[in-house]
Amino acid sequence: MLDITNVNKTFFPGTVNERKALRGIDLHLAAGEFVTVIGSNGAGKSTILNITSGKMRPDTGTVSIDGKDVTKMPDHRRAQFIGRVFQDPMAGSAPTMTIEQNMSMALERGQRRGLALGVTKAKRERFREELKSLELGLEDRLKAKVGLLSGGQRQALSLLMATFSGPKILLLDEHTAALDPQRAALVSRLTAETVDRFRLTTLMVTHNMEQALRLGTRLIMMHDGRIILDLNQEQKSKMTVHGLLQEFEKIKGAQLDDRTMLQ
Ligand SMILES: Nc1ncnc2c1ncn2[C@@H]1O[C@H](COP(=O)(O)OP(=O)(O)OP(=O)(O)O)[C@@H](O)[C@H]1O
Repeated sequence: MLDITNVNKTFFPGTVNERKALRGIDLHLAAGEFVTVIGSNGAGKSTILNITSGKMRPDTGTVSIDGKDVTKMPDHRRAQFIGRVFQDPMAGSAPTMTIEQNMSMALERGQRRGLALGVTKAKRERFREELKSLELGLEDRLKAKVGLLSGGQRQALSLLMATFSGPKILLLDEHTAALDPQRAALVSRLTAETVDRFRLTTLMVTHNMEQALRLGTRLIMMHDGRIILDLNQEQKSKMTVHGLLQEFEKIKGAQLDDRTMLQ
């Protein structure tokens, strides 16, 4: 369903600042697969999401969605198949606009018909129903400015709005990291429900290993631009946080040994 094939990405090539962000990444997700992505800082996790969404182009390799090569398709056109939620609760919604205006805009996303701020009665009913599923009481606050909501409420709203264009793929970039534990748990629960409800093929980056083990159907670990561990559902269900740390040390250690041998 989502096929990332032999993708390489280097920033500032040939300069002292050269950074190899992705090194020959092959990642294939079946429809409905929910992959959690963990790894060290600078491992390339966000770059994979950026290349999938079309925000960045790979230097080599391809991205295909449902068998269609989208490598050169710009992000605004890919937005019709891809929903994305960022770490910053402020990033996914416009604070000075109301909840219903934000939702209306999200509904038009990917359709290139310009901003549609007009909210019809039918739309408002739909928004109310959708908001009820969040169980945050937002269905009674359609005309409240989004800037007045808490971070958790905004992330829940962003998650809901990310599904409005009927995407096939959901990209989550540490979307619970800026929330307190209680709100992070709420948004985690809503994430699992949303992925199930819309059968979304999902990539979720997180620094929380416990969350990465609990959510999703598969787990990948990245380091230095490579996927160094890929666990299926069964392997993931038997894995622990301690086990993940041990795997990381083992693989990292092996890489360092390789390098030592080359010197
Ligand atoms: N737009 C950019 N310009 C230059 N370098 C970049 C850019 N985006 C990422 N990089 C570099 O590419 C490498 C991978 O970055 P990326 O953000 O994908 O890592 P990450 O695994 O998401 O890290 P973190 O967990 O710290 O967010 C890093 O060395 C980073 O500095």
